[in-house]
Amino acid sequence: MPATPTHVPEPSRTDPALIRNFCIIAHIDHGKSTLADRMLQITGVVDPRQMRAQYLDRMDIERERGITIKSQAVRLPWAPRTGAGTGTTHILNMIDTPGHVDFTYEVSRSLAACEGTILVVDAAQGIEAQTLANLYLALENDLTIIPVLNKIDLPAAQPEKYAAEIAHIIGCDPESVLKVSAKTGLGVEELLDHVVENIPAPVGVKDAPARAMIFDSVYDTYRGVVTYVRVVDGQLNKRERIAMMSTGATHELLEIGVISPEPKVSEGLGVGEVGYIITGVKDVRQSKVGDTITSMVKGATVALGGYKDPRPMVFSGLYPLDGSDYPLLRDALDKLRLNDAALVYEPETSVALGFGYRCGFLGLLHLEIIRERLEREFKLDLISTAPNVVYRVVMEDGTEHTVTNPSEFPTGKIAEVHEPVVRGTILAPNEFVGAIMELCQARRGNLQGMDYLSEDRVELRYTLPLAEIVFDFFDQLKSKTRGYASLDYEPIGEQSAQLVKVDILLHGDAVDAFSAIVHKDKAYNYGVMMAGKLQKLIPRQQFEVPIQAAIGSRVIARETVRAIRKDVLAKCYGGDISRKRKLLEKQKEGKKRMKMVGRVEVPQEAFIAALSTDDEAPKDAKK
Ligand SMILES: Nc1nc2c(ncn2[C@@H]2O[C@H](COP(=O)(O)OP(=O)(O)OP(=O)(O)O)[C@@H](O)[C@H]2O)c(=O)[nH]1
Repeated sequence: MPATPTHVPEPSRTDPALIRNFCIIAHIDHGKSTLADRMLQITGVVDPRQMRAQYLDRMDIERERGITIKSQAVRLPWAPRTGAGTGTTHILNMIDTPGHVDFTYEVSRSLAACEGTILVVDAAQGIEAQTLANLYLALENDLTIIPVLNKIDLPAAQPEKYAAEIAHIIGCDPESVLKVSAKTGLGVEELLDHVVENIPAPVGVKDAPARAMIFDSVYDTYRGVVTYVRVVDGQLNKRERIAMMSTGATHELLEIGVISPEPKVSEGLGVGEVGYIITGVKDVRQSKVGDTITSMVKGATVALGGYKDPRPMVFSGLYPLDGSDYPLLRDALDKLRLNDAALVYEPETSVALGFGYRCGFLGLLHLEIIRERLEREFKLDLISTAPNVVYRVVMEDGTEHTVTNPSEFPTGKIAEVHEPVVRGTILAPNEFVGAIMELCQARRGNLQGMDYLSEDRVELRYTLPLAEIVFDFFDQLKSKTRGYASLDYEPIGEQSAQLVKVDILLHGDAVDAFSAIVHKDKAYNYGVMMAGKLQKLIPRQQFEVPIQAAIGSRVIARETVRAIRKDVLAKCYGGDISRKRKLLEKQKEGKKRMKMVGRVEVPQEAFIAALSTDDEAPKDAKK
């Protein structure tokens, strides 16, 4: 292992020619974080005794799930052992990026801060859907790409086969694909040499007014918002006043520095440097990812481009199981939002579920993570309604409605309903093509093209309605392909479709939590399924309860819960009054957890069971 370089220049005075900014992109689990760990160790910035796996993943949930959610940037000194820069300490700014589709937004920000990227591919699995998606993003950003096969220590590794696959896709020589093991460290030093040799140094104008791009913003309980920036031109200095170019808001720079891999305060940041700033703002929205920072005095006038606002794609209602937790839920969401510019929410009430919040997420994983954090970090028990996408409804009189919740679906004369569409890329072994096509067909997909990556692996491109994939598409895809298929999707716009709102009525009253916007051809199935589920779950009442599924006033399915008088005293013949009283008390307790829908009493468990997405028959919630 090389000795730690003796002299590491101060970030405000580093010669840009000695800086290399790069990121690591890969499909999920192909080993980015492990490779980052190895680089921290080999460059000597982490003491071997303090090394732990996934060093840069700081959130508990990241470490437990083994996934990266927030990007991280770390400064590594490296003196290459070969090539033109041999022996000179260079500064490598490495940005570890998340790999899941929901966080493509974070990846695109990180890419904009780099000149090059390491494209990591698992040598036992080959190229997967997100490898391609990330590669295309990197190509769009004109980045120099260093292809690397990882996990060559695995017995199942097939480096030759997959080197050919990579070479075919990016148009390089298979021999030039580096082969490493992030786990053992094999080949990682050569990779670092390669980074210095092949990734261009940043170019920027040293004497120009400062311009720095924000590529990440993180809320820290003790220090407020920590903003990660890449300086493009000029210099940011300690204690100067800076301005956010999108809003004009100004702040004092309280602290500036680099991460290596713990924060290190510096005098400032010069051209090409990557580091962090702290200004005392309390909310990541005041320090928006993609915004340009400049000096307040003699600042730049033209902002850096390439900024994409995160837009929620999936909405779902979150309700506390215990209604008295509602204020806790509000506080918890307020706290999470400080750190997550993509999370939106507003209060909502439901007949079935009480008070809750309608929340918008980037995708299903984002939803799951927020939900899990609310339950774990804030000890909340939650129920979430079926996720739905954003529809645009155009009425015959020309007015438009944006619908993020089936209950907002307008009732008048509707001319057209538009739904979001995505371009989906699916990679899988040949043998599953039939099964995948069948699934996509059933989800209203349109085949756009098909390519063979190698003789036994194929790439299928589909346009699909987002609503059809947010639910359980990925699970279905995995089960139909024995886990071999990978999926990536990106929004490409909207299409008009024959969508209707199906209401579920209990004794003539609609139950808001079960209304859904579905395609006309699937409305009947949805209606029958929900009415059937509820019929099993709703306890008998003293009168007959019809359960109907309806589109507007047209009933499309019906089930009936027969009448019964539930007399808890029926079995208590004569005698003991205290026993009777006990039974009546018990019945009263049970009623507290009942919700009234019109005249019908429904146990909350019934709603929860009916909202669960398992295909299996719902558990009987009758008491
Ligand atoms: N055998 C072997 N296993 C590896 C190697 N590199 C990574 N792994 C394992 O592969 C799994 C995934 O590695 P990560 O580094 O977490 O993958 P990642 O790409 O960062 O995943 P995300 O952060 O979720 O996108 C872990 O169990 C690692 O231990 C390697 O070179 N050899």
